[in-house]
Amino acid sequence: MYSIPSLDLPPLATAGGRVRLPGSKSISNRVLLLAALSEGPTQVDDLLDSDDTRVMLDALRALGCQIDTTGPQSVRVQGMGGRLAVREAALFLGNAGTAMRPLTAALALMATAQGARFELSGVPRMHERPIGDLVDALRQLGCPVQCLHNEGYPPLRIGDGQVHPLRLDAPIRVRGDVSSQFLTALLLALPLVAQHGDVVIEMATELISKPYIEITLNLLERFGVRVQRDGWDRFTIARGSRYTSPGRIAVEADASSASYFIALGAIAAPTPGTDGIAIDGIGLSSIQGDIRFVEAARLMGADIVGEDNALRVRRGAWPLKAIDLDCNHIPDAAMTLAVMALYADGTTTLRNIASWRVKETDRIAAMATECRQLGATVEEGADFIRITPPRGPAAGPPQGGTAPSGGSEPHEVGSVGAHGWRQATIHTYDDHRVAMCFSLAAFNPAQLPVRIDDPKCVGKTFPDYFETLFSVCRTPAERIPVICIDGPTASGKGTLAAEVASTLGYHLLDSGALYRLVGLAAEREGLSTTEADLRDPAHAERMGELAARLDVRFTPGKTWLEGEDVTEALRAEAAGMAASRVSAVPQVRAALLDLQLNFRHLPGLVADGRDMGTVIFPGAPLKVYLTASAEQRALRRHKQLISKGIPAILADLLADLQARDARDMNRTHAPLKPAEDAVLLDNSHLDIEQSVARVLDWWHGKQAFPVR
Ligand SMILES: Nc1ncnc2c1ncn2[C@@H]1O[C@H](COP(=O)(O)OP(=O)(O)O)[C@@H](O)[C@H]1O
Ligand SMILES: Nc1ccn([C@H]2C[C@H](O)[C@@H](COP(=O)(O)OP(=O)(O)O)O2)c(=O)n1
Repeated sequence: MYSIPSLDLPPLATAGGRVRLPGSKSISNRVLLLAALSEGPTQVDDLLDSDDTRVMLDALRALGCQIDTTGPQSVRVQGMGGRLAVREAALFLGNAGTAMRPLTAALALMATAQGARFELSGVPRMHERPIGDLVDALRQLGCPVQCLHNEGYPPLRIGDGQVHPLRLDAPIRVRGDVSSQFLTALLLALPLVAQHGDVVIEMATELISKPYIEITLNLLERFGVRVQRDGWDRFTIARGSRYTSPGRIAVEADASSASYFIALGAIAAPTPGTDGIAIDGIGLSSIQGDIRFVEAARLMGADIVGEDNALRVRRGAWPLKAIDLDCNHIPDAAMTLAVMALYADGTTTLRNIASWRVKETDRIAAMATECRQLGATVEEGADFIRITPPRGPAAGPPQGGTAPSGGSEPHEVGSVGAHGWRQATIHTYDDHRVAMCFSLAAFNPAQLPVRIDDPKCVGKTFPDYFETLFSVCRTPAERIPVICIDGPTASGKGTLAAEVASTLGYHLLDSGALYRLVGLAAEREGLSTTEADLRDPAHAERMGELAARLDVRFTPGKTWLEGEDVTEALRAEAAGMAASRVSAVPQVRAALLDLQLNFRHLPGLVADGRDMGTVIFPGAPLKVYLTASAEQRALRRHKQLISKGIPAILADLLADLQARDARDMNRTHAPLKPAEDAVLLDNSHLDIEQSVARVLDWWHGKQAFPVR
C-alpha cells in the first residue's frame, strides 16, 4: 500500500495480464457477522484484508468473539450463537458503513433482549452518514437507541443495560430509499429473535440497490436462514429460524473492485503478447450485484468473456460509446463508468444515483469536480451526473513508442495537453473508489501524468490496488520518471535516495550494491580484485563473466547472493574498496547495465551511484550531484561504523575515502562526475531532513501538477 501524501502516475500506454482481486467487502463483513452470530465455528477463506474488515474484526473481538487468524486471508470464527459475552462496550467503526449498520441492528436486538449497553462511533464522516431510518425501525421494536450528537446520525448509544420486551408482532416498517443497508441490517439481525413467531419486515418506501439485498438473502441461506420475499415490499423470517455455521465459506472476489480492471481492459490497448486483462476469483455467476457492471461496460464497448469464476476483458469499440444509463442496480461500480465516460465518443449520463451523495463522500460532487479537473465538461443534479469528455471525442490512449515532449520531461505548470485534457491533482476525499477510478485517467491521450492525493485511502477495500494496477500496465521506459543521485562515498546518497523514494512511492536502485556484490562474489570464488590483476585483460574478462551471472535477489531491506543474506557483508568498508576497484573494469560495467535498466518500473525510480545521470539514465528529468567535504564525509562514515559496532579509525577512513574518490573520478569508464544538467547539492551543512526537502522541492518544481 502507498502510505504517502500523493502518488504520481506516469502516463500509461498498454495493459495485459492476469489479476487476482481481494475478497468482496460486502460479503466479507456480512460473513464475519453471521459467523459470529451462528452456532459453531466457521472457517472463512479469501477474506478481504482492509480497513473496513479490520474494523469489523476488532469490533467482534471486543464483543468477546474468538477469532483466530488461520492464513493470510483466512480466519476461524468461534460463533457465539446469538448470546452476548460482553454487556458493555464502546466500538469505534471508522468509516465502515458495512460494520456500523448491521452491528447497530444486531447489538440493539441483543442488548434489548439480554440487557446490555453499547456505544458505536466512527470518523467524523461516519457521523454525517444517515442512520435515522434504521434507528426508527429499531425503536418501533422497543429497542432503546439514542443518537448522541445529532438525531438520525451516529454516534449511537444502544440499549440501557436493562432487559426490555421486543415488539415483534406487527410488521417492522423501514424506509428503503436512502440506503439498502438498513434493510440488510434488519435482515441480518432479526433471525436472532425469531424464536417465538414469524418476523415480518415491510418496506415503507421503495427499495434502492436491490442487488445488495440479494447478497444478504443469499448469505443468510448459507447460514441456515431462508427468508420469504414477497416482491421487494415484504420479507418474512420464519418462526424458529436460527443461524448455523456452514463450516467453511469462501468469499468471492469483490465485483466493485473488478470494475476498475474491466474498465482497464476496455480503455487500454493490449500490451503486445497479452490477450487483454484476465480477472480471477469472480465470474458471471457471482452473487454480487456489481457483477452487472459487465453489462454496462459492454454497452460502452468493452469486449468481455465471462466464465463462472473468471472474466477476460479486451478493448472492443474504440473510442468507447457514450451511454445514458439508470445505475440504481450498480451504485458503487457505476463510478467507474464516469471515468470510462472520459474516453467516450460523446456525452454520458448516469442516472438514479442519489445514494452517491451519502457514501464515503458526496460522490456526485466529487466525481464532477475531479472530472472537471481533467478537462471534462460535467453537469450534476440531485441524482445524476452527465459527463462530456475533454474537448469532444478522445482519439485513443497512448499506443507505445516514444513519448511526446520527452515523456518524462516535465510539463508546463497547469499544462493542457492534446484533446483538451489537463494535468490534474486528484483529490480523493478519503474515498477509496474515487482514488481507484481516477487512476484510469493515466491512459489519457494527451499522455499527461495524474497525481492521486492520499492514495492509501484505497486501503478501505483494496490495499494493494496500485501495485496490482502497475503489475498489468506498461508504458515506454522513458515515460517512467527517474531521479538520479550521484556523488562520492559517504556524501549521503544512499540515505537521501531511500528517503526520496519512500516519500514518492518510487523504486530504489542502489547501484553501488551491485558493484559491491561483484567484489564479494569474486572474493568467494577466489578471484583476485587487486588493481594489478584487474589490468590483465583475461582476468578482466573473467570478472565481467562473473558479473553477468550474478545470482542476486533484493527483498525489502535485504540483499541475497546465491541465496545467502549478504546485507551486512556488503556494507563493510573492504567491500566498498573492492567495489571501487572492480567497477573500473569495463566488462563489469557492461555486464551490469541491463540489470540496472531493469529497475525502471512504474511508478518511478530513484537511483543512486556514480554514473546514474551520466551513463545509465541520461534522459532522467532530475539529476542531483551530492557532495560534502572529505572531512565531513569521513566523520559521517566513522560515526556510522561505530554506531554499528564496527571499529574504525578516522584518519584511515579519510585516507581510504580520498583514494576511492580519486579512483572513481579518474577511471576511464563512466568516471564519477556531475552530469551536465545535474543540480549540485553540497550537504556539508545540511542535515538529512534538509537535504531530502531540497531534492523534493526540486522534484515538485519540475512537475506541472496544480496545487489545490
Ligand atoms: N545530510 C547529512 N547530514 C549528516 N549526515 C548524513 C547526511 N546524509 C547522510 N548522513 C549520514 O552519513 C552516513 C553515510 O551516508 P550514506 O547514505 O551511507 O552515504 P553514501 O550512500 O553516499 O555512501 C550515514 O550514517 C548517514 O546517516
Ligand atoms: N553507479 C556506480 C555505483 C558505485 N560504483 C562503484 C564505485 C564505488 O566506490 C563503489 C561502491 O559504491 P557505493 O555507492 O556502494 O559506495 P558508498 O556507499 O558511496 O560508499 O562502487 C560505480 O562505479 N558506479
